[in-house]
Amino acid sequence: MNEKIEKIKQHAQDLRAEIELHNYRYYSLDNPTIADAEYDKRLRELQQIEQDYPQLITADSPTQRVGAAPLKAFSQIVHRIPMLSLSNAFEDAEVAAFDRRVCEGLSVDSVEYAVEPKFDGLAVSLCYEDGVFKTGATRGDGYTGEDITLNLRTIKSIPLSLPVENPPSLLEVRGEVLMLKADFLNLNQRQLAKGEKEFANPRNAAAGSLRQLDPGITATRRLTFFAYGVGEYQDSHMPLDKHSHVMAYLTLLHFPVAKECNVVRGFQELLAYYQTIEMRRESLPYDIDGVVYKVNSLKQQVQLGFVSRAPRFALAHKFPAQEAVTQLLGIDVQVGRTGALTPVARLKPVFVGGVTVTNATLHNADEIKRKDVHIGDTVIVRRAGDVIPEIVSVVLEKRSADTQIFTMPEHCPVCGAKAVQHADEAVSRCTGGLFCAAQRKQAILHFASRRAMDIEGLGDKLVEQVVDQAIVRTPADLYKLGLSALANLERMAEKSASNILRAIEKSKHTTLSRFIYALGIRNVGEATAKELAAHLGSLDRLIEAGSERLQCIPDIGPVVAQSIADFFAEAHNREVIEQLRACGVRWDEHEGISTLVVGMQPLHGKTFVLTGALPTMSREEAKEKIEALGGKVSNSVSKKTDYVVVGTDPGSKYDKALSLGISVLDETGLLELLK
Ligand SMILES: NC(=O)c1ccc[n+]([C@@H]2O[C@H](COP(=O)([O-])OP(=O)(O)OC[C@H]3O[C@@H](n4cnc5c(N)ncnc54)[C@H](O)[C@@H]3O)[C@@H](O)[C@H]2O)c1
Ligand SMILES: [Zn+2]
Repeated sequence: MNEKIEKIKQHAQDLRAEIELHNYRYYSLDNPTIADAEYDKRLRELQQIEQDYPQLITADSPTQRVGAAPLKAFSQIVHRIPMLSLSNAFEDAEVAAFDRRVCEGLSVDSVEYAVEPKFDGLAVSLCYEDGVFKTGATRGDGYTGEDITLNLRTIKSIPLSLPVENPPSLLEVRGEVLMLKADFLNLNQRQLAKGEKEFANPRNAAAGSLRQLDPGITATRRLTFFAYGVGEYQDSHMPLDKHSHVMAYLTLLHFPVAKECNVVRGFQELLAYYQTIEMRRESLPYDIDGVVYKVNSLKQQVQLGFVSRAPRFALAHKFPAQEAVTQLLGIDVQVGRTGALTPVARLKPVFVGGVTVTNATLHNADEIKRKDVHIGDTVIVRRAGDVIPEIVSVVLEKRSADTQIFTMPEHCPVCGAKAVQHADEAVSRCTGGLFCAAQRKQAILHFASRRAMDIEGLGDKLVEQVVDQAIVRTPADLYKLGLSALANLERMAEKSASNILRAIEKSKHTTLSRFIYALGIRNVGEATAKELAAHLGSLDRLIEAGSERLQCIPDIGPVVAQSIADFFAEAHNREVIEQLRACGVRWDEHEGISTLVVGMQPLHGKTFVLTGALPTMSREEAKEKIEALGGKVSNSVSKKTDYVVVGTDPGSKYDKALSLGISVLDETGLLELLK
């Protein structure tokens, strides 16, 4: 043998050893350490070598058998008809070649196929004797499986007896045990709550739950079964012509069969089925990793027979791999519209799920810690459907000594403001809300919104344009806008531009609480802004207050107090506020209410109802004034109402007030009370 063959032989041996190790981890331990696609690549490489050099095939090669030997801990069950694997294809051309081989093998022009989803669970065999479920087993190495009868009995969708009068004397049903996506999410939530290990995917969860020595544990996990074929049988009712008829018969016996099963003819229809299922993949309640094509005629199946580890009459057409292994080159930090800092993995480009992936989300610092991700690590990347790719796990065995631990930056990478992580969330946030470029659009939209500065006409599209063209960088720039700059924008006529300028001008006169709310401080909503305005009375007192003083105000807890303090600690935020004041934004300030005398607020505990139009004040203004002094404004009159304020054209509330004998005020009376 020449040197080259020697080398190839050695390589094949190495591949075999590696594949066997992964088989053991995957099938016996339910704990794979490489992505399926990586595994498939190695197996295919070995198959290619053995095809090119048949003299190198060994009897014990993983290409010659399926799965892994059953675990000794279980009793064993011998499959009288072996449970084989399926040949697989990824490319359309491979499917065409399969169809061609089948037609040639049968000497026909076209073939009818039964087509089915390929469940991503684990294969089991269920034996019924005289209609009663007797034994159930895993596939094992295809010849001998593990006896998991008691575990299978806990699965509700597996009939324990067959619902027919003359049950077959022997029937071996084959199918897949899996965990529905929803049940998988539930299980992982429970595992997390108990502080136990989460499962990587529904397949691992199903395998780990089913192959338990204690069936009591299996019973607590929700598993589901789908039938896809029959092994041994002695049964006069069994249809003997087509696979699709066998499936219909199994449905009659109350075995779950996938609704997506169908019958098609020829190569083109196989591809069409593949595409339909691929499109519906995300919305199916269970995970699948492809579709299976089976020659429908049972007679033709027998004619075609088997190769070493798979039938010639069937093919698994797999979806592009959703997981791949690559290297984590670095971690960048991106800032979202709301200031959230998100670590993003920069990856060595890798082909996964049908596209080349170069980035994956890492969510937040806790997640990085939990997954123990270091920069430089070899990682498994997953991309399912249209979801953002994510890092599933680290291949720890491949970690080299020079990997680096990542730490979240203390400053926003976009604007340099301090980044803080509050106790109530996992993410860090930039505190430069008013000037951070990443948050500009969001900040300006919020500033202009109805309950904030109420600038009519300044919507999404417009903000998008003025920010993208750098006409507006901070809310203060809104007040510097000129007619020509606005009128030059897309879809903007001179008339609407001047309307907007008028709305901007009008917004200058506002209230303190609206202005505080408009700043977009994290955790400061409308109610909190009112509270702050009422108690502090001036913006400068708010800026200087500090976290401790703020916490003396009712309803202001440590988290809110801290985000307010963080916001004003940022000099750039204060600068923008100064510019706003310089542009003429103003409000009435007052002495505020000393928090120590809250109980002595003049209107504390008093409830008001407003009805009819007041001569000089809007209802909103009246409400703000009453609330500023500790009063409450309610919508309906009851015995608990203290005052009903009546304007012109009052409604039924006025009558009700009279009938309940509640004090009635007009605007002058109210102003008197507010003095
Ligand atoms: N990551 C790892 O370390 C590792 C190790 C071993 C195997 N694997 C993965 O396991 C798979 C290979 O396993 P395999 O040999 O069981 O082949 P397979 O899963 O590709 O195909 C055969 C199996 O398909 C299942 N199946 C689902 N729907 C079916 C249907 N409608 N009709 C018939 N069968 C259906 C059956 O359980 C059957 O045993 C590959 O995806 C491989 O990547 C991964
Ligand atoms: Zn920032």
